Amino acid sequence: MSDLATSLRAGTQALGLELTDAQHQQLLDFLELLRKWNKVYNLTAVRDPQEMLTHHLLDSLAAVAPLRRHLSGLAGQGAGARLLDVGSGGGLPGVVFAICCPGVQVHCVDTVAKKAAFIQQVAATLQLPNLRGIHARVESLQGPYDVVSCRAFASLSDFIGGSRAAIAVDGVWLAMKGKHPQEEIDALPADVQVFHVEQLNVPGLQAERCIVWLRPV
Ligand SMILES: C[S@@+](CC[C@H](N)C(=O)[O-])C[C@H]1O[C@@H](n2cnc3c(N)ncnc32)[C@H](O)[C@@H]1O
Repeated sequence: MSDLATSLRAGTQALGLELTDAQHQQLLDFLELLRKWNKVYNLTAVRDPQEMLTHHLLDSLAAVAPLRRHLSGLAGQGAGARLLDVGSGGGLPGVVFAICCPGVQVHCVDTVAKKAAFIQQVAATLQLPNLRGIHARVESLQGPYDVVSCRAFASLSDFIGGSRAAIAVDGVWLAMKGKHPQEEIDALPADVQVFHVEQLNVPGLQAERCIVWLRPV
């Protein structure tokens, strides 16, 4: 097993994530595509594969168990649920969600055409029928999406404001953040409720991470 494969296995085990061998392989293949196409598509400033594994893959994988828990509370265990990943860039966390939650339809939206094209290429190469790249501004999307996620996108207010029209009435926002963003939470409009701020531990990353869960009210 390669060093990357070993590190990935150790990471998913530390996160307590149940993933098949095929899903582990898809995650490694995604990492390889990110590395290979990074120069062409300008997808991430992180270049070293081990660093990509920790900072991007494991960081995104840390949100999978919380997402699965949320989906399990939906009708039909969330089968057929629709998720929009806003400002997905190279597919983080959208591609990781599509690999780990094959029953969920994942749309990754980005304003940069080549980034959306990269997601389409990942969907074809990794044979992920539940993954789609959309070239658009999030503000132009209608939805309805059951979950709207983002990572390293914008302030909570801008994220919520931009994706308002896309979220289902009973949908939730899943915002991946670093430190508990109290100032951003304080700046939110009254028609949004933060119902949980969930701390995350990313294996191999000594940094604060959390998910801010929100819903329209
Ligand atoms: C800092 S990158 C984050 C990429 C990825 N989520 C990650 O964690 O690596 C932010 C992305 O948001 C995209 N973006 C900015 N404004 C947007 C908008 N209004 N609608 C959709 N995408 C947008 C940018 O093109 C960029 O790819």
